[in-house]
Amino acid sequence: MNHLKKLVPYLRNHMRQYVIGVLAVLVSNVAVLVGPYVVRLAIDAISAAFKAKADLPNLWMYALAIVASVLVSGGLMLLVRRQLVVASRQMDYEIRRDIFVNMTHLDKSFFDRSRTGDIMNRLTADLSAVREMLGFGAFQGASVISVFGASLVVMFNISPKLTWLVLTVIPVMIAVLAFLMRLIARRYVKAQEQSSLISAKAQENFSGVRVVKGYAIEEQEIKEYRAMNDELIRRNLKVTMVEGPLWAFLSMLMGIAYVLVLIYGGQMILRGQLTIGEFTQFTMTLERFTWPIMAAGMILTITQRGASSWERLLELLEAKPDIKDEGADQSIKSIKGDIEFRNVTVRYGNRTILKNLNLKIAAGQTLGITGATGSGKTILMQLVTRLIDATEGEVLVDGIPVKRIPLQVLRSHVGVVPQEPFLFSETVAQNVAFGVNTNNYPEIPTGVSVLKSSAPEKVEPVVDMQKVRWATDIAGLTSDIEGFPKGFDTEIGERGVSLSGGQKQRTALARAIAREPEVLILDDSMSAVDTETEARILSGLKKVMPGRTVMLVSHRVSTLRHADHIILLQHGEIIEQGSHEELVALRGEYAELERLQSLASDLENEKEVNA
Ligand SMILES: Nc1ncnc2c1ncn2[C@@H]1O[C@H](COP(=O)(O)OP(=O)(O)OP(=O)(O)O)[C@@H](O)[C@H]1O
Repeated sequence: MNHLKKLVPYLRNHMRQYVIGVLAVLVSNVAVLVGPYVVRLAIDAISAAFKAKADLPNLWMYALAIVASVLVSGGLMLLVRRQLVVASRQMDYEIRRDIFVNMTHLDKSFFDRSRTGDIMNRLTADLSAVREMLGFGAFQGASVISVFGASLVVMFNISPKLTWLVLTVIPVMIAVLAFLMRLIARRYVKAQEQSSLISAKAQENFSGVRVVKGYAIEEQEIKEYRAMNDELIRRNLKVTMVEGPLWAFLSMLMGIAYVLVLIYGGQMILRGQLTIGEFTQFTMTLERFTWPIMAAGMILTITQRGASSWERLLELLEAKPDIKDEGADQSIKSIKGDIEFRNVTVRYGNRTILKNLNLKIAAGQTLGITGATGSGKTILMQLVTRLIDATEGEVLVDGIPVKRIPLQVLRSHVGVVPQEPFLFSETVAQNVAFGVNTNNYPEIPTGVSVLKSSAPEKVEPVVDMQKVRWATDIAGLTSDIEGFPKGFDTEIGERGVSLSGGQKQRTALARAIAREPEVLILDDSMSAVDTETEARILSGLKKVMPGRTVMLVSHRVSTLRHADHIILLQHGEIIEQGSHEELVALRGEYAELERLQSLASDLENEKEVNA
C-alpha cells in the first residue's frame, strides 16, 4: 500500500474539489435520513389522532418536508459528481501526461525489454481502474462512511438495543470481506497480466500482418489468440467466482439482521417500548445502513483494482533511463564531427560484442564499416549517439567524451538512418521534415494540475518545403514522390505501407539529410536500393555535405569504395582496415568479398547480355 502514497501529489492538486465533494456527500446523506424521520413523525401523528379520535393532521407539510430533503440530497449529489468525477478525469490526464513524458526520456534498453501491447494496456485498462478508484471509488467511499455513521447515530437514538442486535452480524461480514478481498486482488492482477499479453499479441499481429499473411499462419495465430482469450476468461471467472458468493453471503447476513429486527422490534412495539413511527423510521434507516456494508465490498474491490493497477503504472512512471545526461557540460552547443573510439569494449551479460576497439575518424571523412552479420556494426554506431554506453573505454566526439556532451546536442547533430526505417502515418513531406525545427515546441509541464497549467499552444508543424525538396533530391526520391497521387502531400499509411522498401529507405535518408547533421550514420540503410541509384546518392551526398562525417555500414563493396577509410569487423574486432585499394591489395577477407561480389556482378551482366 506504500505505493498509494505516490498518488498524493496528484490528489493535492485537486484538494479543493475533494473537500467540496466530500462535504456535499456528507450533507446529502444526512438530508436523505430526514425522509424516514418525517415519515416517523407523520405515522406517530396519525396514530395519535386515530387513538384520540381527533382530526387527521395536515399531511401536506410532511410530504413537502420529504420532497425538500430529496431535492437537497439530489442537488448535492450532482455537485459531488461535478467535483469528484471531474477531478478524477483531470488526474487521469495528468498521470497519462506524466507517464508519456517520462517514457519519451527512457532509452532503447527499456523498449527492448517491453512489449508495446503491454504498455498500451497499462495506459488504457490500468489507468481506467485508477481513475475509477479516484473518482467513483472516492465518491462511494465518502458516501459509505457518511451513510454508515449517520444511520448508526439515528438508529442508536431510536433504540440502542435494536441497533446492537443489527451490529452482531457486522464482525462476521468484516471477516469474510477481508479474507475474500485479498483473494480477489490476487486473482485480479493475474487477469490483468493476461489481458496485457492479449493486447501485445494483437498489436504484434497487426504490425506484423505482412509476415503473418506471407507465412499463411493466420489460422495458427487465431488459435493462439483464442487460447489466450480462453485463459483470460478463466482468470476473470476466477475473480467472479469469489465476487458472486461474496455478495450472496453479505445479502444473506443482512437478511438475517432484518428478521431479527422484525421479531424483536415487533415485540418492543407490543410492550410499548417503541412507537410504530419509530419502528418504521428504524427499518427505513436500516435499509440505508445496509447499503454501506454491501457497498463496502464493491469499494474495496474498486480500491484493490485501482491500487494494483497503480502499481503497474508506477513501473512506467518511475522507470529511469540507464543513459543519463548528468555530468554533461551544458556550455557545449554544437559538435564538429571528429569521432574517436578509445579501447572500447561492449558486453551484454557475459557476451563480448565489441573488444577493445580503437578507431579515429576525422571530421569530414567517410568511414566504411563492413563485417558479417552480428559482428557489432550497429552497436558501434549506437555508441556515437549514446543509444548504448561502452562497458569499458571511451567514445569521444571532438576529443570530448560523449558523456560530457548534452544528449540533446549530441543527438541533434548526428543524423541516423537505421537498418529498418520507421515512417509515421503522416504525409511524405512531414516525414522528411520530422526532425527539422523541433525547437519551437513548448516543453510540456509535468507534475502540475491541468487546471493550473494553461493548455500548450498549438504549434503547427512548419514544413520547410525548400529544404524537404533539397533533401529528397539528394536521396534520389523526388521523381518517385512526384509520381504519387498527391506528391509531397501523399499520406503514408502506418509504417509506410504504401511505399516500396527502397522508397522507405530513401525517405528515411532524406529525413536525416534534411537536418543537415554534422555526422551522418547510414546503417546498411540502402540495402533495398539498387547499386546504381545508391552510387548516385552517395556521390550527391559528398557534394552537398563537405566537412561532414559519414559512417557508412554496408555489405556491398560497391558502396564501401566511396569511403575514405574502411574497417572490417569480425566478432567485435577490427581485422582489416585501410582504403579500398589498400584492402584489395592486402588479399585478405575484404579482397575475397570484392572478388565474390564482382564475380556475381559479372555473371549478372552476362545474363542480361544473353537475354
Ligand atoms: N540488447 C542486446 N542484448 C544482447 N545482445 C545484443 C543486444 N543488441 C545486440 N546484441 C548482440 O550484439 C551483436 C552485434 O549486433 P549488431 O546489431 O551490432 O550486429 P551487426 O553487425 O549490425 O549485424 P547485421 O549486419 O546483421 O545488422 C549481435 O550478436 C547481437 O545479437
